[in-house]
Amino acid sequence: MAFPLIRDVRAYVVRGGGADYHDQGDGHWIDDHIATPMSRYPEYRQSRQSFGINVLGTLVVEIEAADGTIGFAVTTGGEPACYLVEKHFARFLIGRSPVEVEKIWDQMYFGSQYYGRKGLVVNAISGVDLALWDLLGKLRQEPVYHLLGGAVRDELTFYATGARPDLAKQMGFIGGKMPLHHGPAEGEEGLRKNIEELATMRERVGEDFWLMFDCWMALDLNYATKLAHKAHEYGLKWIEEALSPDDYWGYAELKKKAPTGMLVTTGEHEATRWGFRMLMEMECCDIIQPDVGWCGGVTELTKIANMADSRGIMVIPHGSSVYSYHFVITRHNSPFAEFLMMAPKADKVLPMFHPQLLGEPVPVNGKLKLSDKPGFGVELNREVNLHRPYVGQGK
Ligand SMILES: C[C@H](O)[C@H](O)[C@@H](O)[C@@H](O)C(=O)O
Ligand SMILES: [Mg+2]
Repeated sequence: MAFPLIRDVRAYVVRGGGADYHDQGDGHWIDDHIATPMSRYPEYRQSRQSFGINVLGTLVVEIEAADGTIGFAVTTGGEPACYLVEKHFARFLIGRSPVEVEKIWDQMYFGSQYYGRKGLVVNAISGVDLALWDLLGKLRQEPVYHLLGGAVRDELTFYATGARPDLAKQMGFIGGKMPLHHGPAEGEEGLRKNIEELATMRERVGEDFWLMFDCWMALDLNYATKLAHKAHEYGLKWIEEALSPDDYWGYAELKKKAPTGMLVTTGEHEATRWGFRMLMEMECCDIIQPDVGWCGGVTELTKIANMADSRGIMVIPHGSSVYSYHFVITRHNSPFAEFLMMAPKADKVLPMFHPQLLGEPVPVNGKLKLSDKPGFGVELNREVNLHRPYVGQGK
């Protein structure tokens, strides 16, 4: 089957809403005194926006084939990622067949390796890769999960990330992951407050509901070990991203020191097969949590997940809405998915990538059946302010 060649690649930046790394209004739970690596500076402790978590904005990539079919994807990276896509990566796509997913990924990664390998550059590569899969699905008139091997179960099951696991339980989720509010700089008092929050939640949700702590890279090994042991008493299911993503040695220690039965999870800020290989070979964690919009896209996530599968490590991708769902539904070692509660008070289910996506599916009663719509099954909302700062044509 011959496919129309790629004739254009466009990269836009959008401000506000989903995918824009927590560019939310005042008082949103996701920006309210969350422990971060910057919490050691009192002036950056109350809000993540104060140190610039939302500085980049959303990246939207569109890839257009010669017959006018457009694939698109949304991730983080904003204007700097637009530059990379338009001025560097577009040259590896224009005039090429959209079926060359593997070769295009390889050329984007190795063509930028001298300045890339992780972070923003791989966010941009991920955006292009996801847009390419969306285009392929639209050209073939099939959902991406068909192209990835087909569903291994009828529906997705979700846990919720947010400040109110008690409400998440009422909404039908299987567990609730709470943000940790106090880091090591807030001393014993902060540690006590963290444990009190967990104890209160445990009381509200009862014994069997999963409770987890998301530590967003804020801790050191000593604090994380203490927290894990104190939290064990309240049945904490997992301790997530306790340390810096570069501290593989710390994670390996934490995994050894964590109480029996408590899982150590990490990976949302890790990238590529090489980064995840390190996490796995160094026995850093029990669950890896790649974000498909940050780790290299679905092409790379497949490689990461195959490695994890052979080692019996679960892959529970971080957030990222439909881009994760189409992957999770195809994998036995991804038995459930994350849903990030974007309502300011975490009291209702809202689409994660609002307002950029139209038709974004959300869980009902903690479950979701994926539709058979082509690509990732969503449309780009053209009413949002799509700003195209660079027009590169791959040159
Ligand atoms: C709530 C957390 O601090 C992060 O904002 C969230 O993106 C994350 O780490 C997660 O696992 O969902
Ligand atoms: Mg996390």
